Amino acid sequence: MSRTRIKICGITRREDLLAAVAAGADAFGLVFYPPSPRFVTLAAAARLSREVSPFVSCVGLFVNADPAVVRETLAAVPLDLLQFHGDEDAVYCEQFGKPYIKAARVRPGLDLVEFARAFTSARGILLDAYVEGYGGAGQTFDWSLIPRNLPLPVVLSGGLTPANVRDAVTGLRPAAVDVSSGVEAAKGIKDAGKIAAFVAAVNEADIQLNA
Ligand SMILES: O=C(O)c1ccccc1N[C@@H]1O[C@H](COP(=O)(O)O)[C@@H](O)[C@H]1O
Repeated sequence: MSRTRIKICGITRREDLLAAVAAGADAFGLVFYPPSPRFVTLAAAARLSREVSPFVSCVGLFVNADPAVVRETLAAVPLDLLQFHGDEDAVYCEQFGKPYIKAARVRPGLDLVEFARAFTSARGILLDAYVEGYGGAGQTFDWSLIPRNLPLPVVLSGGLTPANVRDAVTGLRPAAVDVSSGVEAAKGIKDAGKIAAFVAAVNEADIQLNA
């Protein structure tokens, strides 16, 4: 049975991390983008990263960060995967020698196949809505803009919620889904019930796809 992987992004509190892991999330995201309401300090991130079992991935999210900042973060926090959510190019993304995913901010006119071909070294292409502030806005985009022939595994994000993720998974069959706003009580504060409902909806979609 194939399974859609689940990342809960923008974790700032221990209890939210534990709720995500208890619900069955595969990964959690720490935001190292200072303007974000979900920004975490290195000390907080290091503390959170020590809370989880070895088979839950810790993802570090950066937006156009100075490479020195990414290196400093890697030295302090055991990140399994880097998520570049700004205007970084492949040379930038590859310099850290770590697995990474690259976000594309989807809007009409963006050639996603060409975009993905520029990041062949990435583990996947993360598709998010084009919004001011780069992401985490809880905004969906027109899923019909996603070509079927993308050369990289797709991580679907942007405005996913417990209510729409089942249709997203059954309709688009992404390798993974990533959510922040849709499982929050307030910005940076997760809701354990919404996390559980989100994970359950993805699992139901997987059961439907594998039936
Ligand atoms: O979470 C943030 O604050 C954030 C800031 C800057 C860039 C990306 C950010 N989060 C990512 O945005 C997408 C969509 O999130 P949402 O579910 O629509 O709120 C997701 O990949 C987050 O990892």
